[in-house]
Amino acid sequence: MAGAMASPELPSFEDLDVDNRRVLVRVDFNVPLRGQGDAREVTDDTRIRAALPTLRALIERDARLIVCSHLGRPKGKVVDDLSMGPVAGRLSELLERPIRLPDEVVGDGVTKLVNDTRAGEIVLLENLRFEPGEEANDPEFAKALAKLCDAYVNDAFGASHRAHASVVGVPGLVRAHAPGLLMAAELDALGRLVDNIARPFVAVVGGAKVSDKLGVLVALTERLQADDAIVIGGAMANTFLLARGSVLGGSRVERALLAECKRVFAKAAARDVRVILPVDLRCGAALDSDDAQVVAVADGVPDDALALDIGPRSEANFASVISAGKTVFWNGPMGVFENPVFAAGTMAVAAAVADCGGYTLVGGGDSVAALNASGRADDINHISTGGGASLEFVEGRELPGVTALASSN
Ligand SMILES: Nc1ncnc2c1ncn2[C@@H]1O[C@H](COP(=O)(O)OP(=O)(O)OP(=O)(O)O)[C@@H](O)[C@H]1O
Ligand SMILES: O=C(O)[C@H](O)COP(=O)(O)O
Repeated sequence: MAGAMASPELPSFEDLDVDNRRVLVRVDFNVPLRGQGDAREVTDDTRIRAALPTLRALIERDARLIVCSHLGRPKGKVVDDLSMGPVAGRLSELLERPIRLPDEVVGDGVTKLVNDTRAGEIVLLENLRFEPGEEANDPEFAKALAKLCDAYVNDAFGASHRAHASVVGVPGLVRAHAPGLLMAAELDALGRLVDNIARPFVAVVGGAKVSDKLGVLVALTERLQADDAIVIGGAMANTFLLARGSVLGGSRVERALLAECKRVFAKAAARDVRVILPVDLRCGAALDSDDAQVVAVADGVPDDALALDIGPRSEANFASVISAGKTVFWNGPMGVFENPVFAAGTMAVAAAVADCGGYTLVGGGDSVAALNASGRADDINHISTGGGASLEFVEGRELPGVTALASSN
């Protein structure tokens, strides 16, 4: 896309000296889970599989591996249901090796465990976001992580838009650092898309992280041209519909963002960019409702109901816009697809993206899980492990995690 940032020159993974050294690998294992307590399981392991080439290469090169990731948003506190236990289990199955999981992120026990780790052995740290210093990019927490290693590899493309301690703090402190193979592959694939964009460009956005992604959407709109389109579903659409004066009942909306939604409408109108919103919604009494009622947006959502998916007329409208796209980027499910009653809109969009003849890119933990569930993943040109990260990349923003690898080299 015109004006997009080029990726900076990065050090090489192959040149990094890892032989018998403690290598801290930041990955994005923020994967969808189901169940509670000991019954928790990973429902989509795409992000874990995507990091395997880097981990296997390091094992072959006799590195002593310390793997770390965030999982969900525990906000600096220990939340048992967000422990890395199920992730360690799945990683161990995939690598066919034992994984050691200490019960904390940093501390004396972790230091001892890491120092006792031999070449080819793997420690997975507890959820980085159990520590308040991670999201605050606290220098002391970054130092504690840096002390655990001799070299640092960032393979967490999906978290590279977060200026957090494990993403930007550690590479500033550990001289021997490099992007992992997944990070390099993502930057290459997305860079090529952004440099040679075929139009019309259709951005399909949904999901629940409205406040995170709305600013990016405003900026993205400024880069679009006449006949490009932004298609909006999921909880994201609720706030846009409210900004247009629709009645949303008990649906998830973010009133503080109404002005921002209006900016998207104004910028899009000024550039002849189409903003496509749902015209009908599937509603229920709760996220786990076992039946859905289709409501026309013009009639409004009843007070005791929540919009949990786009409706059938919206599916058809969205599919028709997507099918005309020469480049289609999709991030964020159209509804609460984890409940089969509210999965139809997301599945319809997955099929439309897969069937469109243009270049297709799908990103995001839940979006890729939904795409996998639809059985159409093989029909997509590039599946990115990054949701917010790929959206920011496509919008042309510099990703702090990538800049940190380049500048502190
Ligand atoms: N109408 C809705 N109301 C409530 N939740 C919704 C609605 N539509 C979608 N969701 C929820 O949004 C979540 C996914 O949104 P999210 O923005 O995290 O997407 P993602 O693909 O994982 O991207 P990222 O990788 O950036 O997190 C799903 O858990 C889904 O249930
Ligand atoms: O799922 C994602 O997009 C990444 O893991 C980042 O997660 P976050 O939005 O909670 O920072």
